[in-house]
Amino acid sequence: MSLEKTIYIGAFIQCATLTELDICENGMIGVDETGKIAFVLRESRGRKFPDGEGWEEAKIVRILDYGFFFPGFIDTHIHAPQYPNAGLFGKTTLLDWLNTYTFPLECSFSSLEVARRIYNRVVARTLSHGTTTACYYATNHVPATNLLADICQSRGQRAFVGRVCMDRLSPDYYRDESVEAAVRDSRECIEYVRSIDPESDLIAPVVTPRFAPSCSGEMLGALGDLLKETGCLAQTHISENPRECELVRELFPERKSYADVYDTAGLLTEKMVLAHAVHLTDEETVLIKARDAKISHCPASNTAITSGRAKIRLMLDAGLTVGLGTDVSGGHTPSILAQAREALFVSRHVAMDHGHEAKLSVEESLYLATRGGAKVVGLEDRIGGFEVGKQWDAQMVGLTGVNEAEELDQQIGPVEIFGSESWEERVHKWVYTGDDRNTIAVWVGGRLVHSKPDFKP
Ligand SMILES: O=c1[nH]c(=O)c2nc[nH]c2[nH]1
Ligand SMILES: [Zn+2]
Repeated sequence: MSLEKTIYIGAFIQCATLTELDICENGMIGVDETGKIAFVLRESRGRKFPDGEGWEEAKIVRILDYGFFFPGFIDTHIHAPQYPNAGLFGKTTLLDWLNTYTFPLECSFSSLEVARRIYNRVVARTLSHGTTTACYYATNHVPATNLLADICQSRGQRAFVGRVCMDRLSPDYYRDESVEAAVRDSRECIEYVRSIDPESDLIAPVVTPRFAPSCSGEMLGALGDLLKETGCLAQTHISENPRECELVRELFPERKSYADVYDTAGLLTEKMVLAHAVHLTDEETVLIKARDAKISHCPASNTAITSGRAKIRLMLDAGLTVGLGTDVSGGHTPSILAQAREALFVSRHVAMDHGHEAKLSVEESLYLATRGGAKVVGLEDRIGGFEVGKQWDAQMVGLTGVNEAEELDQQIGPVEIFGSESWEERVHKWVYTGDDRNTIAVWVGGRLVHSKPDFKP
């Protein structure tokens, strides 16, 4: 698809490193017809556009007042079919939560009509929160999984779409018939996704064993082979909940650890996204680092279903690659901004027990939400920041017009919560107090994929 050459003018902010923001107050970014960043000027006032390449006629999109452009968020772990259950978990923990809420809902995706309605909703909703890339678990239904890929493509969200595999410890009504059937169906989804996007420009498949308790050793081994054969990304869960870890020890007594179960199956590779990793041992951390497998930190989910507090500082110090995941609907919100906030709070709870160095900074949590996530899904050369040659996957963040209390307006005029801060302070306030009302517009690969009704591009 050819796009209109566009120049984005105003403040842009991105993560320079894990601990530092790069704040450019008056910049200019040119995005070409293919949706790639063609030039970045760090001072736009009084500067001309690059000559001779038609930039004089390019469309201009300006940031107004206190807003800024920020890289799109990357949700490294989200269950698309569980979206209607967001907020439903009561006092359950993982294993009873799965049986009570999750399996019955996922099973209903045998209906394409259910899938169409919910998958359209989840893609639109995550885009509206600034998620430009999502790594989705679907269900074990081939038509519905393929439909999710179609919907991501037509709505313009960058996505990995995985058909879920499980051949045990799931209800009879929602389980793969056999390892052969699971591999056949997974292959069908991989081929379908590759047929609609042969270069994986936007959509790619992801091999998806649900987690070790619901996969036999044969299933894990067969999916390890499929991973090797196809070169896809892979995703699963690891060490989320103490009872689950115990179950893995019971089910795989011959294995040294939970991570070793995946390693033996050929699944613990640089392509693997491991969600949660709350209860890893030191030996597992070393093994995961040696294999260069990646971690999706899902703080809201870990709190909601009482899984535990992941030690992100230790993981970062050990050199693991970490991104953020909403884990809807273990997590209650489709917002990665909310996960950045939750990650900060969880790290403070860890700090209360283990010392203040455990605390993450706002800069670190935003790094996990963008560049960290890009590395987790293997797209760090294409997304996560505003370098020349990267895709324009971006959000326009607005900081005015979000009133603290609408009902006060009539009496004392708008009550703005942003106004006189430094740029760093604005970013901090956005992370701690912001939500989708601040997400004015969202682009993926240069295409406008979401905007507020009054946004005039
Ligand atoms: O948070 C989670 N959500 C799930 O759907 C799931 N399945 C296995 N383990 C899981 N953890
Ligand atoms: Zn999950």
